[in-house]
Amino acid sequence: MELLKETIAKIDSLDEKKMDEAQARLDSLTKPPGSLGKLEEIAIKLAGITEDLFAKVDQKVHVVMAGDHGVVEEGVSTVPQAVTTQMVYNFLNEGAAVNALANQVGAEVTIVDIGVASEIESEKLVVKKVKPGTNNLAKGPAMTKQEAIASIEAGIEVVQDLIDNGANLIGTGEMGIGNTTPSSAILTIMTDLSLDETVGYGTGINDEQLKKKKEIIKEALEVNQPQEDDALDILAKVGGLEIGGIAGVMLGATANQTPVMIDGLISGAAALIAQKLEPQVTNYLIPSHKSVEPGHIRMYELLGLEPMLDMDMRLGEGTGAVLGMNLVEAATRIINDMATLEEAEVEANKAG
Ligand SMILES: O=C(O)c1ccc[n+]([C@@H]2O[C@H](COP(=O)([O-])O)[C@@H](O)[C@H]2O)c1
Ligand SMILES: Cc1cc2nc[nH]c2cc1C
Repeated sequence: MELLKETIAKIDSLDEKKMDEAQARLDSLTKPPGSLGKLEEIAIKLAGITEDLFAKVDQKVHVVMAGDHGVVEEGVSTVPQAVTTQMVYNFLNEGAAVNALANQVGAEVTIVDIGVASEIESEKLVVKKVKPGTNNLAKGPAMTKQEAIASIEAGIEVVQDLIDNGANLIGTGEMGIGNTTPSSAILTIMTDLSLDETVGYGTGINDEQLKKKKEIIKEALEVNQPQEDDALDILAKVGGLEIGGIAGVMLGATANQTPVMIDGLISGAAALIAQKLEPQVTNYLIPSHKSVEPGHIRMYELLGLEPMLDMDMRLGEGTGAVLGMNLVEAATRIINDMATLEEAEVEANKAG
């Protein structure tokens, strides 16, 4: 608990002065004020986060947190639990969608085993296993409060190491068969939304399975009685070791004044947990895409953020987050590379 407390204590508000300076610089560039829309908003936000008007995102690192879910035994997913392990090997062999998209934007990929059910042997894997999968949340708590804290602290340690090695933009992603169930459960607990609004098809279940998935979440809430104002209680009761891990990455990045990308439904659920632990965290989060999952846009509303992209994606892994890194880099290029109106005038006068 100490590391979590220390991390939260380090979190500060954005640098408003630097944001005003960024606004003034953007308004002085060779374009009508505000004409680059959300790119300008990102540039201003980056200045506030990093306290640097000319922030760069030239060391992008994407973190994929992998974990398994006891609730899979209820038939809430299309594929068996073993697919989590298979995909971890695929990430390590650079064959997954997130590897392809991360390569395109020049991001390194770090794979973390925070709770995969099997033992995976690889020098490339960061092993922070809290336990080999959560318990079935429909039958009782997914994990203990200590395990929930350990998952968050593992995420804090992972991101601290990356930032100490120079990372200046962090992506968040995950792999965990069954993990849309805890993610939708977290959103349901934190809102008055109906299960029709919070629960979706995940990997592609049919209508009958969707009905079952909603019943399982309803059962989980009745059995566990999570305290809606207590993020650690919510995380422990309905779980997601990778959700805790990502929340830790978000808190740790925030404490280090480093921007961090949100991905889809699961990363969104982690952001809600992090926000409940420390509301300032949302200032450091950069939205990416809107997932097909119905609950995702509701999460953005709770976070006070708007997705930049709507690509009909629902893969996870952080594919939306790495895609969004392209736009963050674009924002830094605007503020770093464009000429001011004054500079352009001088050049024009010289020429003729
Ligand atoms: O990111 C999303 O919005 C998203 C939406 C649907 C599915 N996923 C991915 O699919 C897996 C979870 O789906 P499910 O049906 O097993 O709960 C998990 O590995 C996620 O990465 C991810
Ligand atoms: C193949 C496959 C890849 C994934 N990546 C994230 N979730 C996934 C689920 C499946 C089934």
